[in-house]
Amino acid sequence: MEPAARKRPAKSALGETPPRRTRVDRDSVLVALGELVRREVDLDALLAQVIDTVTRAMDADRGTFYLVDRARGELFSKAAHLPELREIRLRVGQGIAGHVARTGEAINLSHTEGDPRFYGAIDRATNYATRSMLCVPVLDRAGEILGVLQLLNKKGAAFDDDDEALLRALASQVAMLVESTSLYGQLRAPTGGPLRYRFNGVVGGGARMRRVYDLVTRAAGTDATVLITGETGTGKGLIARAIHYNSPRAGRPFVAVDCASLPATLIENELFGHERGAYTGADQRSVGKFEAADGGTVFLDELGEVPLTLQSKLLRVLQDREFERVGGRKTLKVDVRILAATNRNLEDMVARQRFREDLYYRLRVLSLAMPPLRERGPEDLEQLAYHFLAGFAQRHNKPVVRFSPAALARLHAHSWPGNIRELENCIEGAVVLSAGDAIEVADLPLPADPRELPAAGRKAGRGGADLARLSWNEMEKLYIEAVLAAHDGNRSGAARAMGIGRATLLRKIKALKIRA
Ligand SMILES: Nc1ncnc2c1ncn2[C@@H]1O[C@H](COP(=O)(O)OP(=O)(O)OP(=O)(O)O)[C@@H](O)[C@H]1O
Repeated sequence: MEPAARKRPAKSALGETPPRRTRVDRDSVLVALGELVRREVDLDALLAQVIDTVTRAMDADRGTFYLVDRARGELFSKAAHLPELREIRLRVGQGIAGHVARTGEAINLSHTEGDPRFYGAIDRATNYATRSMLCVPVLDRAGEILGVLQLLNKKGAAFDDDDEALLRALASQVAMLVESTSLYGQLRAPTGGPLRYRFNGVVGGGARMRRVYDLVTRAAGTDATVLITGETGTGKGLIARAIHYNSPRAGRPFVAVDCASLPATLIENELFGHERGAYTGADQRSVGKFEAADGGTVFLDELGEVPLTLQSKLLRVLQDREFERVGGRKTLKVDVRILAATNRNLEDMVARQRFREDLYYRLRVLSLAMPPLRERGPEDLEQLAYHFLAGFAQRHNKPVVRFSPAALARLHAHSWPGNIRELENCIEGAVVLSAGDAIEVADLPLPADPRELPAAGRKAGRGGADLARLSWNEMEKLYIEAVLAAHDGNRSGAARAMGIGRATLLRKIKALKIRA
């Protein structure tokens, strides 16, 4: 059954076993998935990419991810590589995938022909010939069957044990992905309900962010222009994508234009396109972003940077969805939704006549203010820090899984002027430097700021690494002071964040003579 070519590689002349192909694939596929999860905010798009990556990496011809809909006792295809049917539905127990969904056991068939569990109707409906099949369950943390990953027709051979092990590893990645989204809750809800992703990829459940999610949900249902404000790195771009992917335009393009990165003339070109011969060197007609986004959403990032001359043209697009290409006479009309973001105070710019008042009012039909990281509370900070830690540890292949208490305290004490982007970069730097399973203070590439850790500033001089010169008691005192400060002096909250009881914290406060 197994062709000779699929035998394990022989030992090399040096007596070492050369690395097996699947081992290499396995790591690279896992890393690729980690990357995707970090980038994508739309669960459907993400799952489609994941299935594509997995199917190709495993040399299969087709791949499908089924979810189990408990309320109905059915499986339905959620994402597929080269799908022939928009959706496949099976009863739990029906066909190989249905069987896996019922038993939770993987099935690897070199020939589906003649297997009584095989359900031929789908092949007949799609005019496809399934030969080999590998099907593994996707289990959640509690060990419940969430779905099934299925690969068909391995190129040139049958699936082997290594393939099965890899697919199982991938299944647990997919499970984590689904579990981190609201889709999971809906799947588990007894009534089923519409399965729609909401805020996948946006981390943080604190009160400030809940208000943002609420606004995003309301904005997504409309075609209204939204102005997203907030300091740099607060997630304005991410939220713009969340609005688009939750809106009826989700299946159409999302086109982002960074107005700060281009000079005025080029932004105009970028947005509206140009006719052939519009200027020297314009030897081809080019289509602008507004045209490219027809039916979808245009996201104007850093809109505060757009010069006044261009602002009047944007106003026209906002009012009438009309414009001309650079060097063109023909008026074009597009159907786009417009989202804009800025870290400038536009009201102030209006007062100083740097920004058109009429454009400002058109833009802020709905406005959404992203909170700075330092105002999002300690839980959000930790959630984000751990989110980035997990992603970067996987990307850089590091065994690091946690922060030392002192490192966590240092994160809490920092004021994060660059917000989430600064945190993301900081954690990546720390992961790269880390040596064991924990990020230490010395790994954190944060500037020493005497105001942030007053005692450390005085005692340890400059740099996190110098903290190593402190005694254990001094270190513990610094840590407790920082966590208390991050919780505005709330002892119960601080104790919870430190993972100790309130009574223990009170005892330490007394023993270490902490002013609290
Ligand atoms: N809530 C969040 N959860 C996870 N990642 C986040 C979150 N918010 C922001 N990020 C990440 O932080 C980085 C900065 O986010 P983004 O680019 O959306 O910020 P921005 O406010 O648009 O920044 P700028 O104003 O500088 O363009 C991105 O890598 C983004 O993925």
